[in-house]
Amino acid sequence: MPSEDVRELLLSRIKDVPDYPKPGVMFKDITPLLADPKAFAALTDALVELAVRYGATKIVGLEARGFILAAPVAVQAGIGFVPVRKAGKLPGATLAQSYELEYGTAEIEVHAEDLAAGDRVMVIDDVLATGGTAEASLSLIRRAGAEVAGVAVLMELSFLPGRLRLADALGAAPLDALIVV
Ligand SMILES: O=P(O)(O)OC[C@H]1O[C@H](OP(=O)(O)OP(=O)(O)O)[C@H](O)[C@@H]1O
Ligand SMILES: Nc1ncnc2[nH]cnc12
Repeated sequence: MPSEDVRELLLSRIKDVPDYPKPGVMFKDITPLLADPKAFAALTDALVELAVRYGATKIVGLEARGFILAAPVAVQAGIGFVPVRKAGKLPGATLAQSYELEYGTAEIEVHAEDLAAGDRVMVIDDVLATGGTAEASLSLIRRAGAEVAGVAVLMELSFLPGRLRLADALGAAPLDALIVV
């Protein structure tokens, strides 16, 4: 896990935006972190360290902010990147998984041929909130026949039950949050 100094650097580059995208939500804006090359590199290094610890052979990034974080990790770790996209964006044969949001439902997809038995998959996203998106991604990975090596997020919102919601789907796989608020 990153040092206290690195965690403080990362936290200092995440901006709280009240009442976005709707009243009552405190939005965690990571764009200042992405704009700071030292912070972005430190974040990438911390996630690569986890990828090595997990023994990951594939990196899954969750659209859209997860893509930004996951892609440099895949390159630096020297393993493949697989996008999990919101429904309707992938041209090939897909596996789809719908999931509950706070209000209503959503659906994500992965190209079926991108994951297979023998793959150990690390999931990367920026924020773990209710856990719905991450939970659905774990279903896709397992349905593709691959193994979940671990889930890593930049920030876990501990006032929401994401970790609890993910517990069953994780099984023995770890969930690591670089920052918990
Ligand atoms: O734990 P959950 O309640 O599922 O929420 C977390 C998800 O919500 C955000 O994505 P969003 O769907 O807003 O999409 P974006 O990355 O395209 O902005 C965030 O990037 C996570 O993927
Ligand atoms: N509060 C929040 N900030 C940023 N991304 C989120 N995704 C879900 N909840 C979020």
